[in-house]
Amino acid sequence: MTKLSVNINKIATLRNSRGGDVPNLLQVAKDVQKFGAQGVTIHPRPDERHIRYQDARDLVDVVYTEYNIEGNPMDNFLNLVYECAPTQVTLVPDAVDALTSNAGWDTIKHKAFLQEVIQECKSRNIRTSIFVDPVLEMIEGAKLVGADRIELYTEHFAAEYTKGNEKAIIPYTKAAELANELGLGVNAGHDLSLDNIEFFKNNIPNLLEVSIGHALISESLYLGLENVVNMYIRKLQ
Ligand SMILES: CC(=O)[C@@H](O)[C@H](O)COP(=O)(O)O
Ligand SMILES: NCC(=O)COP(=O)(O)O
Repeated sequence: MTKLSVNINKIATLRNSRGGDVPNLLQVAKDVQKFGAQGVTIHPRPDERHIRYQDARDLVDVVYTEYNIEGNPMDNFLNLVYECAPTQVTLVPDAVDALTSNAGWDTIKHKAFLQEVIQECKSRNIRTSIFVDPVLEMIEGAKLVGADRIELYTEHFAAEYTKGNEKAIIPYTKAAELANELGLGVNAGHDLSLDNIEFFKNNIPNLLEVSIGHALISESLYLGLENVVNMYIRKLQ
């Protein structure tokens, strides 16, 4: 079984568009877990355009499944992670002004930095995952820096699958096989959807967790949040 972690960034985007508290982020976090999601993911960005740092703190008492905080390990972000002590931190190398995450780590170039951050997170019992493209050298690098898991950056797969190119899965399968051999857990995320999730899951050995936000919230506009969470869970069995 692969765990579904619902990324609630888009709920915060909607809330912030009117400056009030509708929809209520904490209520949505409670509800997705009640509907069956096995985790909640947030990705606070430096400009707090969706998730605010205070949201991350408020969620600590609300998330009773796996709490996953994603972001670029700059000082402010790391201090927030240490304060919240989530189940997992996913390190993502996105630029301050990035529209969304757009690349995985170069785990070789940033080896020393990643090693230091991961060691500190581990000493606080926070599981570490590194966002990577499906490139074998980067997976080996993730092992060398001491990460517990990798998160495969799935945007390219999703875009190609939409065009009918099923072969785009091959590097992801190979990356997951190598991660399994090295003893690294495998997560995945970015642009996963009801259309592509089953094919992705079926081709990735030992896929432990997917974090899904943009498509899941969009699909919920038509199908309802409870229904959509359950549709994903069925496809991830
Ligand atoms: C790390 C990742 O894959 C991203 O999908 C991210 O968590 C989404 O962030 P935004 O909601 O800011 O696009
Ligand atoms: N780590 C990926 C994530 O949390 C959600 O990405 P997306 O589904 O919003 O593209």
